[in-house]
Amino acid sequence: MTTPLAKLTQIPPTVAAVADYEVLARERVSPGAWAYLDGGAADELTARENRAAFARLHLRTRVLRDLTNGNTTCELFGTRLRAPILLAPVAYQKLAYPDGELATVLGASAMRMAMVVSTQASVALEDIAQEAQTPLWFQLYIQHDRDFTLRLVRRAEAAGIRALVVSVDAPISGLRNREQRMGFAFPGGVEPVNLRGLMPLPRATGEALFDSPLITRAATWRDIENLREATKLPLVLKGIMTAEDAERALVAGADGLIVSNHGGRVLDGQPATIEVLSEIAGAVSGRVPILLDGGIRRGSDVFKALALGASAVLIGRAFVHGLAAAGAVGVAHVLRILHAELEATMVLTGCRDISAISPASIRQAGLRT
Ligand SMILES: Cc1cc2nc3c(=O)[nH]c(=O)nc-3n(C[C@H](O)[C@H](O)[C@H](O)COP(=O)(O)O)c2cc1C
Ligand SMILES: CCCCCCC(=O)C(=O)O
Repeated sequence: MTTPLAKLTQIPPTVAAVADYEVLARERVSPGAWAYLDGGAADELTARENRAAFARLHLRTRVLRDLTNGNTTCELFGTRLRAPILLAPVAYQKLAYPDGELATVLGASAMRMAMVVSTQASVALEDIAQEAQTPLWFQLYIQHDRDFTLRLVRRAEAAGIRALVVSVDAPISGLRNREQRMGFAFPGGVEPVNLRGLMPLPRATGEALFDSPLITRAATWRDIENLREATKLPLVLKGIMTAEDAERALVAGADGLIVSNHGGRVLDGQPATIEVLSEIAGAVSGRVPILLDGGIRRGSDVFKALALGASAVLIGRAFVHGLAAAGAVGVAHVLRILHAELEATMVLTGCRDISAISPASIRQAGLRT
């Protein structure tokens, strides 16, 4: 059946699920751009595992409950969200679609879903904020020039950003063999415009990575503590994968954590995010909200993450595929599909609202529940 949105916007009637956008997106971008947008580090084991781990989890249904007045809303850092689904920070979106982040923010606004703008966006933060009719967060990569970094934070505050997401898992780029094999280079016109004016890092003088300015000037916990002092924005650390780092993040003053392995794009060999979520949720014990990303392609994946302790999830490649295939409409449609699937999963498991989703909604392996 064709959905009303599809009728309005010429979405191919064959698009029924987020995975269908992956097929369309691949046809619409160059092979090099596809390697960047879709690829992972090294053998891409972690990127695949993020998805496979969701498939191994099974849902427990509860029937005949009264579900009237149910809803998917949630609250994060004082903002009520229509659903616990945000667009993850994704750099260089003009690679996927000519309008890049401007198309994405239109799609997110149409669905009233929050978007996290990357430090390495290909459109200026202020221009994205100008178009936004939905909550925006800003993802910060701490730069080797800490004064420049602080100016980015001030720009985010001035633009009305609601939370600062500091990505802590990528002091260096991942070794992305797919891109290397394609000889991928960014085309003209696709650049990190928010970093204009940043002096390049001094060149490494020796061979050893450990002695290079990339490492000697890399962020440490001290930077997180300094940021905590420098801004009143909620501070969310992205890239936490262990209970130890979750504890450390709370000591440094984090208001939230994102369990993320960067979609398997940085270090191949990390576990799936959904596999480590329970451990981290156990350590955090409700002190701050935990979000999760990595491998989410279905509303039932969103549900599984909420069941195991996440307050919300972020989607990366899923919306990039919609963007590449159909611009703002594709982004909106991906969000619509995921939202509808989440609602259906909630109804069929007997969960009237987000707070009703719990570990009991998931079948624990080996147990007869
Ligand atoms: C093309 C691309 C660019 C990305 N750029 C950033 C970025 O600039 N900053 C960041 O913190 N994460 C970045 N990420 C990682 C995402 O925020 C997110 O962690 C990941 O995509 C989640 O996995 P998924 O793609 O399976 O949903 C990027 C991911 C992709 C696919
Ligand atoms: C030093 C890391 C830069 C990565 C920038 C973009 C990004 O996060 C990605 O996954 O690609």
